[in-house]
Amino acid sequence: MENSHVCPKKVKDVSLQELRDSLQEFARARGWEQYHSPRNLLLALVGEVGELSEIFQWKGEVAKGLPDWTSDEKQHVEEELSDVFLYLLQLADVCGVDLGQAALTKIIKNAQKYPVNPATFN
Ligand SMILES: Nc1ccn([C@H]2C[C@H](O)[C@@H](COP(=O)(O)OP(=O)(O)OP(=O)(O)O)O2)c(=O)n1
Repeated sequence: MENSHVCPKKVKDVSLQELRDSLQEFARARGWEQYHSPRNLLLALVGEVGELSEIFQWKGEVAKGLPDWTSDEKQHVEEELSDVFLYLLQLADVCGVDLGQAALTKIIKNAQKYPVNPATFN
């Protein structure tokens, strides 16, 4: 049975696998798997990136942590970031990519490509 209406306030160490399972159950329960093709999910992802961008649009530079934003604005950011993340996770899934492993591998590759320059901190 689906339990997506249960919204715990704070869950420690949410795993990507848990999120993927919830997303699969969400789509399955609604018969929406047929719509979740790679192309559709990519377009949905880009749409949500646009919605996230709209929140920042015309605000000028914004301080880290968004200290001057209202709680409504912060909640909006939280929701749009989540939409982006959840569509990205689903897109990776239908592309057969394990996003956690792929991201870890990419971080290692990035570190090899951009070695630390000790002089930077002297
Ligand atoms: N076919 C769908 C439709 C929605 N969702 C999920 C993923 C997103 O987390 C969220 C997106 O829902 P909406 O399209 O309603 O977008 P918003 O929540 O941003 O609403 P709005 O565009 O009205 O601000 O729902 C999904 O997985 N598959």
